[in-house]
Amino acid sequence: MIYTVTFNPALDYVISVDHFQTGVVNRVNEEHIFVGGKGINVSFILKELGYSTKALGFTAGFTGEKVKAGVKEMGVDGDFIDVEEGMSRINVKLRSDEETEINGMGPHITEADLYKLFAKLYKMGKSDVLVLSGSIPSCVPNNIYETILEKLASKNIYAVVDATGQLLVNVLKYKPFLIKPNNFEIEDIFNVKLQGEEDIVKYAKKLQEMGARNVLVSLAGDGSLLVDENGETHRMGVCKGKVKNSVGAGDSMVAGFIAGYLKNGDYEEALELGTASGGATAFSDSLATKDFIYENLRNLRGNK
Ligand SMILES: Nc1ncnc2c1ncn2[C@@H]1O[C@H](COP(=O)(O)OP(=O)(O)O)[C@@H](O)[C@H]1O
Ligand SMILES: O=P(O)(O)OC[C@H]1O[C@](O)(COP(=O)(O)O)[C@@H](O)[C@@H]1O
Repeated sequence: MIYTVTFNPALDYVISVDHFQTGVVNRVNEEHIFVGGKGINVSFILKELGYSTKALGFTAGFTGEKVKAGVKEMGVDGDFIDVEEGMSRINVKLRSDEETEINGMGPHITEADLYKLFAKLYKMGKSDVLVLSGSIPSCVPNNIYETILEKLASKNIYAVVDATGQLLVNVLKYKPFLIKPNNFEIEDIFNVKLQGEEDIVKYAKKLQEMGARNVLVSLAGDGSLLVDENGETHRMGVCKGKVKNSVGAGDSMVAGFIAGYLKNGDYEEALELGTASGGATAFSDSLATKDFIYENLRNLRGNK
């Protein structure tokens, strides 16, 4: 079974404004609301690729009700813990001359709420996949992903972690199967400015030395780079297409990578399906559909 955990689900309010300016009234010319949050996005793409998942996490307030209803509509099996204080986030994704994101805070999660999550995770067994994805509300200790992996250490699961800063660094000692930082997140962790591909490989290998089995570095429109657990480096370009909305491209890449790997354990295949899934989402108004992912996969292979 594949479990995804989204500590802080969101309604993504994606708006377009011509030449956005601060300090004045701006009018929106296109708007959409999507149910989001990294783990939920991963669950949706895995479902499109034929893998059922359980989407765990925390919800609160009227936005939380909308998140749960939306997850159901997406055809994803959600099992969210309702918390009492606060509300699930609304994340604003502003499309204009530049892309700007304002991600909300999220509800107050208590220790008792966390124990409800642990109880669900204890059901995991050997070779199950656990995806810990996204930020956590500020009230949750930033070693929470580490705590979860520590509790599950004896279970021999595949852990996938897509998080930033200390939340990510803290889990490395539990040897997660996969981490997917982007180039900016690596710069942030090591407090460096990456100067090209050699540098990306260097810091991906450092993350491996710190414990990660496979390090997938996503580079948005420049593709991605994987340093796998066998010591091989794979460089992948991108699918060709017109970008519509890149929100969720990273989550789609994580999901595609997992699905590709689960097929027969081949890292090149995993990276191809990850790339096709990330690209297909970037070229869609919302998360990609199965048919479009496979169309992008065929094009990617055809262009090699
Ligand atoms: N503009 C784009 N054109 C084609 N593919 C893209 C584009 N943006 C993202 N992707 C695909 O999605 C993957 C993940 O995107 P990225 O933006 O790096 O993730 P994140 O949102 O996690 O930073 C990229 O490695 C690439 O394969
Ligand atoms: O949990 P975080 O890091 O605040 O990110 C949440 C946001 O990330 C997303 O999951 C999109 O992530 P990516 O663009 O990195 O794939 C949005 O749906 C959501 O608003």
